[in-house]
Amino acid sequence: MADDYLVRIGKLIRDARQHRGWTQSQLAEALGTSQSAVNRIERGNQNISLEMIARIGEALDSEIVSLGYAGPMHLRVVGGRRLSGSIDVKTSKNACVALLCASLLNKGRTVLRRVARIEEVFRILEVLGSIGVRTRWINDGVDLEIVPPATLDLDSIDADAARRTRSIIMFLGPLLHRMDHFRLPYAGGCDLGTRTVEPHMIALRRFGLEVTATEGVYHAEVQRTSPSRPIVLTERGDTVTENALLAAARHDGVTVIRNASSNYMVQDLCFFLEALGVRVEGIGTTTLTVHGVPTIDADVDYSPSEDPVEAMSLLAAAVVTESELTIRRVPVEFMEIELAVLEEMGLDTDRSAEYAADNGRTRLVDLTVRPSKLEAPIDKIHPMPFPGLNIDNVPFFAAIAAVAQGKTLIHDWVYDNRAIYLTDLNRLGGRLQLLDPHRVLVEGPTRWRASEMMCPPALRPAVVVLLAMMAAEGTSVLRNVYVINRGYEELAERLNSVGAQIETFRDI
Ligand SMILES: CC(=O)N[C@H]1[C@@H](OP(=O)(O)OP(=O)(O)OC[C@H]2O[C@@H](n3ccc(=O)[nH]c3=O)[C@H](O)[C@@H]2O)O[C@H](CO)[C@@H](O)[C@@H]1O
Ligand SMILES: C=C(OP(=O)(O)O)C(=O)O
Repeated sequence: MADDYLVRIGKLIRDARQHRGWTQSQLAEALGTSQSAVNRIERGNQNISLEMIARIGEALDSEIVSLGYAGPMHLRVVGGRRLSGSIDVKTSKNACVALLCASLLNKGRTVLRRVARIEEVFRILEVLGSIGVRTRWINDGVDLEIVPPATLDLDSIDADAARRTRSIIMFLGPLLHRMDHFRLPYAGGCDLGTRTVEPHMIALRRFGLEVTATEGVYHAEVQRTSPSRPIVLTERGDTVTENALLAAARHDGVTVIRNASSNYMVQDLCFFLEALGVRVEGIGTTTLTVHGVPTIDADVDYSPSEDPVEAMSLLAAAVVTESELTIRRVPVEFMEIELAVLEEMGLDTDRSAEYAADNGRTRLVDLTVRPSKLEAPIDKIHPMPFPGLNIDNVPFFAAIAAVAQGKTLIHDWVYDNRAIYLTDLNRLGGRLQLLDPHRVLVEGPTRWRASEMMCPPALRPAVVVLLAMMAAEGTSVLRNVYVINRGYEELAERLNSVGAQIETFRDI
C-alpha cells in the first residue's frame, strides 16, 4: 500500500514536470538534487517527505503536488539539548537581495555564488521572473544565474511577491536608467512599525526620479539629470545607500555619496559594482565616490560574503544552550563590537587566524564558543550604524542577557516594534520588562520552560524565541515560521546537524 502511494505521487510529479516542459535534470537543479534522485522519485522508488513534496509543488508551480505546501510551516522543538561540533555561516540575506537588484544594471550574465536559499531571495526571484528576467539555480542549486531581457515588462510584475519584501525598493536605482516611467508595488518586509522610504526619494531625486505613492503603488517618473554636488543622505541607512549606489553606477559621471552606510551588505554591493567595471572609492567609509558607466554589459561572477547576523544567531544558540560550538566563516569585522561586549560579559571564545571570504575582501574567522558564566553588562546594549553594534544583532542580546546574572538594559532606538516582540520570551520563563516601546530590561538567569506559541511577525525576535525553545526542557511549538525562513536557510535542519532536535511540520 505504502509503495503504491509512492508510485502515485511519483506519477503526479512526472505529469506536473512534463506539463511544465521540464526535463528531470531541470527539476533536479531547481530542487538542488540529482537527476537520478528525481528519476527514483518519479518511479516511486524513493521515500519522499512532505517537505520535499512541498518543494516540488513550489518548483513546478503545481497544485497537484502542493499537498502540505499551502499551510504555514511550524516547528516542534525538543529543548534542553546541548549543541556540539561546527556549523558554517551562510551568505547574507541583505547582500544577496541587494545583488539581485543590482543585476538589473547589467545587460550581461550575472552569476552569484552560494546565494542563500531563503524566502526573501525567492520573493525577489519571483519578482524578477515576472518582469522577464531569466533566473535559474545552477551547480546543484548552489549558485544563481541571472540574465535580464532587453526590455523589462513591469506591467506583469508579481505584486504579491513584491509586497512581501522591503528590498523591492532597491529596484528604483537600477530602473531609473532603464525607463522613463514605471510603477512598483509598495515595499513590505517584517512588521517593525513605520519604516521610512523618504531618504531613498531624497537621494534618487538628485538623479531626476520623482515618485508619487497612491493606493499601494509607487508611480515613478524620470527626467534624468546629474547630481551637481555630493548627495548627502539624510539617514545613514543600508538600503538607501545601496539605492544611491545603484543609481550612481550607471550615471555617466562621478557621484559622491556622503553619510553613506559602510555596513557589510553595502560593501558587498560595492565589490560587485567593481566587478561590473564601476570604480568605487572609499569602500568601508562614509563617503563613497562612484565613477559611473552608462552601459554595463559584463559576464560577471561574484561571491557574496557571509552573514554577520546569522553568525550572531548561531553564537546566541550556543550561549543559551550552554554549548561548546564552533561557528565557521564568521565575518569578524562586522561582529567586533558584539564580541567585545560579550567578552566583557564573560563569554569564553576562541578565534582562528583570519582568512578571506570568496569575494577575496571580507575577513572571516572560525569562532569557538564555550559554556561560560555570564554577567549582565554594565552599560545598556544599543545599536549604532556600522561600525557600531548591528541593529539586527540587538535582539540576540535579549536571549543572551536572559542567561546572564543580573539586569541588562536593551535600548532599540531604531525600530518601533522590535523590542516589544522580545517580551514573547516571558512566555518561555524569561523575565523581561518593557520600560517603553524601545527599552526592555532583561533579568537573568532564566529557568526556561517549554511553550507553544505563534512566531512574532519579525525575523530576529522570531529566531530569539526559537533559541529559547532550544534551551527549555521539554517540547515547544513555534507556529508559522515563514518569517524565519525569510532570512535563514534550513535553520532547523542545520541546527539539528549540531545536536538540536527541531522538527518541521505543516497543517495539511
Ligand atoms: C534588506 C536590508 O538590507 N535590510 C536591512 C536594512 O534595512 P533598511 O536600510 O531598509 O533600513 P531602514 O531604512 O528601515 O532603517 C532602519 C531604521 O533605522 C532608522 N535610521 C537608520 C539610519 C539612520 O542613520 N538613522 C535612522 O534613524 C530608519 O529611520 C529606520 O527606522 O538596514 C536595517 C538597519 O540596519 C536592517 O535592520 C535591515 O536588515
Ligand atoms: C529587518 C530585517 O530585514 P528587512 O529589512 O528585510 O525587513 C532583518 O534582517 O532583520
